[in-house]
Amino acid sequence: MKVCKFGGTSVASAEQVKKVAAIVQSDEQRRFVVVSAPGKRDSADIKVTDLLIDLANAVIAGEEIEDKIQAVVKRYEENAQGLGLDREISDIIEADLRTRCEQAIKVSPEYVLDSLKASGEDNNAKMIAMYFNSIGIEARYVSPEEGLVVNEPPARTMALSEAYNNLSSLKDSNEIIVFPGFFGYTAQGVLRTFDRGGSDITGAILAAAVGADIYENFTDVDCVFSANPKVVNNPAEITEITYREMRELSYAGFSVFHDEALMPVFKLKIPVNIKNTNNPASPGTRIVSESTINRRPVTGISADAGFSILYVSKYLMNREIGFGRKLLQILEEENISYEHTPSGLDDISVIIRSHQVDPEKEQRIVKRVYDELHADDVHFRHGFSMIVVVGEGMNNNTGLAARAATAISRTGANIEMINQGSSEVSLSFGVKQQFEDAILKALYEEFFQPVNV
Ligand SMILES: Nc1ncnc2c1ncn2[C@@H]1O[C@H](COP(=O)(O)OP(=O)(O)O)[C@@H](O)[C@H]1O
Ligand SMILES: N[C@@H](CC(=O)OP(=O)(O)O)C(=O)O
Repeated sequence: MKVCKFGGTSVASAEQVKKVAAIVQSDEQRRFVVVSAPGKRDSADIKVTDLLIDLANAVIAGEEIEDKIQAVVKRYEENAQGLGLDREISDIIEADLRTRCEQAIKVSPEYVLDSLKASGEDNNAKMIAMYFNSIGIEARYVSPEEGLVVNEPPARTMALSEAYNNLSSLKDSNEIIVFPGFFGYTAQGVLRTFDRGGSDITGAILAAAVGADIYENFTDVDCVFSANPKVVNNPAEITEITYREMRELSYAGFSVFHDEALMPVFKLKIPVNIKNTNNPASPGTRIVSESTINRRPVTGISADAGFSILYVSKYLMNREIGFGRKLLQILEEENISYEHTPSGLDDISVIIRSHQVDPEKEQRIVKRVYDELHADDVHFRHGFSMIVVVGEGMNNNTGLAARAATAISRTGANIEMINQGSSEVSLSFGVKQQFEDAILKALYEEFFQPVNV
């Protein structure tokens, strides 16, 4: 039994949805289809999710929304027409959007965003189920309301354990289940969306709930590449990668698969297969618990921008019991999660995602650290990227850190932070954002195209 998730690019147009249907029809094990909202048809296009966010912001600001509603409806209308569906479906979608705009604003601005964002996948799943039935694939749309229970705000949106129990009965369905990605409902029945790219998470939850043999994640590339193909020319293909490696790489920039989507399948050791909707015959990349093939020490190199550093120094910090805890507690009270905490004897840096702070919050944190921890120097620095070198083979390979640092130095960039996780499956470097691409290329050359090999 296979659960298949089709990303935004795979359902962006009628032509793409027809490919999805052919993929489902070609293998009777493909019983579950999780879909995203229509994505980009070409590089200049706008994802439906982004059109919906734009619409939601206009609703919240009390601005004119007519053009924005029409922009969304047009995307579905074109797809419905190309799939030979009755025009009525786009009228239903338009009515649904108007209802969401009117009702959600009575609840809260956050709910307007959640409700409209979720409509992208919800309406698409309904339309795709309708199309499947029109061509003889017996299919049924299932709403996440039927069991995908997530936690209450302000906690991060995560599926609760009962979600798996609730959804497990779907495995007995005789029809193909078409399930919208990207959102669930709290126990109180309130809709909540996942992070961007979160339809991957829905697919993983469903795969775990029904005990799938494999979770197929269909996208627009043949496989996961060892570096972002938009930056590195023709990067090496990864045929097999472990959950741990993929987790590290998706954390920082491998946008092809959401890092949170590994958790549900990892626990049950359900393999993930990343495949291309435009080339389904290609074997793709398998994400597995244990690697079965011998590979080079480095499997992939990723890079992600948008990090800030909170720098704190205090003479004799190393002797002060509880200093680190108190510092992290201040961040916890400000609702900030941290990524790394490299430290010296008298100083510590806390690396965070920049979107979590604004100037006001920043000032408050700096003041609190001075007042409560009596630090000598406290300041934020912004505009950093994290570069992560990942490979299961790294822990018994000497000199890798030196090679990476030398390659980075060739770009003229200063390394602001180095962190090697205790599992030794990854090595992270904090660098100024403007060097990100050059460093990625330099590291790729170092580990994948060594001159003397
Ligand atoms: N290392 C990588 N390997 C493959 N694709 C990558 C990598 N890093 C970034 N990407 C990008 O991820 C994209 C696929 O993810 P996404 O845009 O979320 O697709 P989907 O619409 O299928 O969800 C690819 O088109 C590619 O540009
Ligand atoms: N549509 C949502 C969720 C998602 O997973 O999309 P995609 O499969 O296109 O990455 C987004 O754009 O974030």
